[in-house]
Amino acid sequence: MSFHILGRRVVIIDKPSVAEDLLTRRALIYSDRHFPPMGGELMKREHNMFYIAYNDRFKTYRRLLHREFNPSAVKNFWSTQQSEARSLVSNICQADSENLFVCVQRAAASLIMKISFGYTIDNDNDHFVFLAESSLKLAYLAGAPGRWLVDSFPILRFLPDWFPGADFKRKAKIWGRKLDNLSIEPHHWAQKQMVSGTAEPSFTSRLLNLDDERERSPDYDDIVRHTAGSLYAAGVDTLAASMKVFFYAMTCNPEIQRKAQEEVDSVTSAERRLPTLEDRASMPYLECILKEVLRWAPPAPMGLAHCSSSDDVYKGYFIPAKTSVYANIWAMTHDEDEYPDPYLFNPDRFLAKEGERQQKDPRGLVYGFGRRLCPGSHFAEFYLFIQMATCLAILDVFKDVDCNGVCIDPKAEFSTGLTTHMAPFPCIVKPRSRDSLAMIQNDHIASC
Ligand code: HEM
Repeated sequence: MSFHILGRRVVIIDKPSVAEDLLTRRALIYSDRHFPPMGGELMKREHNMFYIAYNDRFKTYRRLLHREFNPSAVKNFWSTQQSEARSLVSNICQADSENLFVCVQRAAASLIMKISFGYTIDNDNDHFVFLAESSLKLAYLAGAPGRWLVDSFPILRFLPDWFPGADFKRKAKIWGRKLDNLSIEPHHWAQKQMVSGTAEPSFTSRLLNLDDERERSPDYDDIVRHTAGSLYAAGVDTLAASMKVFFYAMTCNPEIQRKAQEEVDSVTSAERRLPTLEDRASMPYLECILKEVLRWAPPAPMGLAHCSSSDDVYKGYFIPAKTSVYANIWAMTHDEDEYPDPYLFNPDRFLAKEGERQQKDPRGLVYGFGRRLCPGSHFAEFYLFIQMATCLAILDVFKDVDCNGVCIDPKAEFSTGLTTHMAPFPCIVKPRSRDSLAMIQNDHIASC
């Protein structure tokens, strides 16, 4: 599908094969990002991870991300991911069920702050979380499609700042500086910890200590700051969104929850211990739940638009330079031909059954395509896996009941935006038994 909107040509791809053809096989053409006048150019955000063009600086960003998040490097994060999963469950046990989503969101923020800067957040009103959330709000406001006339009529960006009606230019200048300052603070904090010898190992500290001449350009420090700064924006909402869907799916499907708990127990209960990431290979059903969570409600349903850097022709269609190309991930993961009964949450669809066609692993879709493919996918999966396993080991989730004792069927309602979040829904979350509560409490005491 192709159309013109706000002065831009937009192409939306619904088929994985077309996404592979354009975004992967022709990656040299389709790896830029759209750079809007307001949120990009006027705010001087050409170095931001989500706006940067496919250039040498971008390749350095990706090299650094790959160094930290490749399939074997992510094992360095396992112990942090495990202890954060246990903190999440411990926090859920202490909170009311209505605050389940607050705990889930905070757990994702806590982990990303720790791995990005070696920083431990305060449970309430954390300063760096506040800075990061303020940056996101400002960036969304500046980048909101259709909000700024200058995005539809880019010629307006040449108006002098003092010109009546040009207050967007003054705003852009102030906001651009503000966003820059917001990302400098945690970076400086991590540098200070390194100087004082108290830094916890993190993405920033490891890369600033890197002894690799190839990476040491004069603006290396700034490159590390931009790369680390992208992790919060890209990681927190996507991880939290998936965990919210997991809780919803467990609430609505008690038989799936029970089957998954049996699997987790079969691996851990003889040793009376909590799950670890080493257990992942022994929990194939939980792996199917992970795939189904990502398929049923992909956290970034339209991905992030790629932008073409030159004219192209595909199957007879002319695609001019500067076309925004979206992969409609949601349509791909709900394609009835590939996933029969696509709206049903059914992890069993991924179990190999004799005589039946194996359904495609949705992880080949939900992280995007080509050279802008999500660099955090392996990290994300270990995170989701250990959170789900630890929750299943310790907690039961049920439907809530109304004042007449009748079960409330929760509705699946989602926000719109780059990342879609499930709206809070009524449910009850409780420790499975006194033993399981004691296990998580003891673990918490031991880790303090
Ligand atoms: C379930 C979790 C996640 C999902 C579904 C997801 C999905 C995506 C998608 C669809 C894109 C756009 C890809 C494209 O343009 O084709 C993306 C980009 C990105 N993701 Fe993720 N993501 C997740 C978690 C994470 C995490 C945990 C991190 C970091 C720790 C991360 C870091 C990034 C970055 C830095 C980009 C921008 C890449 C670029 O522009 O080159 N993501 N992600």
